Amino acid sequence: MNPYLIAPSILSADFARLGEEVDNVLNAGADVVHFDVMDNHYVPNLTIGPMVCEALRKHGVTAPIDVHLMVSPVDDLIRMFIDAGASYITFHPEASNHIDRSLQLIRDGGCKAGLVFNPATPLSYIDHVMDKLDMILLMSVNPGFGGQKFIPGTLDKLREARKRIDASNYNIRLEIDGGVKTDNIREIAEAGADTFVAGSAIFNTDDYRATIDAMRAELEQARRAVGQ
Ligand SMILES: O=C(CO)[C@@H](O)[C@H](O)COP(=O)(O)O
Ligand SMILES: [Fe+2]
Repeated sequence: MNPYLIAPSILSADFARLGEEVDNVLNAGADVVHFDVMDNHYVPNLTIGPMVCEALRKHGVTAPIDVHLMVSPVDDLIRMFIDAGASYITFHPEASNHIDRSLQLIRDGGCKAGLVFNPATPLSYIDHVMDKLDMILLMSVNPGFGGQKFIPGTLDKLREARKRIDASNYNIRLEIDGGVKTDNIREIAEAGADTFVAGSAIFNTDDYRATIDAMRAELEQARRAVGQ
C-alpha cells in the first residue's frame, strides 16, 4: 500500500476548465482532490462552494474530494458539502462554536472529519476529540492564498502531531498544506506527514505527471528513511 497521498489543490487550477484540470491531474497520478473553500470573512479571499463540488461529481470525478473549509461559522457549509459529495471535510477549530458537534456532524453525514491548524494555532485543540478525527491538517502557510512559502517551524509541529497520532489508537491521516514542492516534500514526509497538498507546485507546471512522479520519487526516499 502506498502510505503517502498527493492532493493537488485546485485553487491553482484554471477555473475556466476545472473539470478537465481535475481529470488531468488525477490521470497524472494524483490521489485526492484538495478543494479550498474561502468565505472572505474567515480569510481575506473568496473561492468556490458546494455547487462546484457537486458539479465535479456530476462530471464523473470519483476520487476522494478533500474539502478544506476556511469559513466561519462552519456547520451550514458542512451540511451542504455532505450533500455535494465531499469525502473529507476539515475546518479550523477556532471558526466553530462547537468543535465536537461540528466533527460529529461530518461523520454523521458519512464523511471523514478533520481539524485544520494555522501556523500559530495550538495543537491542543485535538486533546478531547481524538476519537472523532480522521485527519489532522497542518497549515504551513497562513490560509487564504496559494503560492506562498513554506514556514519551516511547521516541521516541529508535524513531529509533535505525528507523535500524538502514533501514541493514540486511532487511524488519523496527517496532512500538510502550503508551500509543498518537489524540493521540500521529502523533509516534510520525514517529519511525519502522510498526505501532501500541493497547488502551485503542480498546476503551475506544464507536465503534471512529471511533477507528481518527481514528488513520488522523493516520497519513496522518505519512506525508506523512516522505514514505513
Ligand atoms: O489552503 C490553502 C491556502 O489557504 C492551500 O490549499 C493552498 O491552495 C496551497 O497552495 P500552494 O501553497 O501549494 O500553492
Ligand atoms: Fe487548503
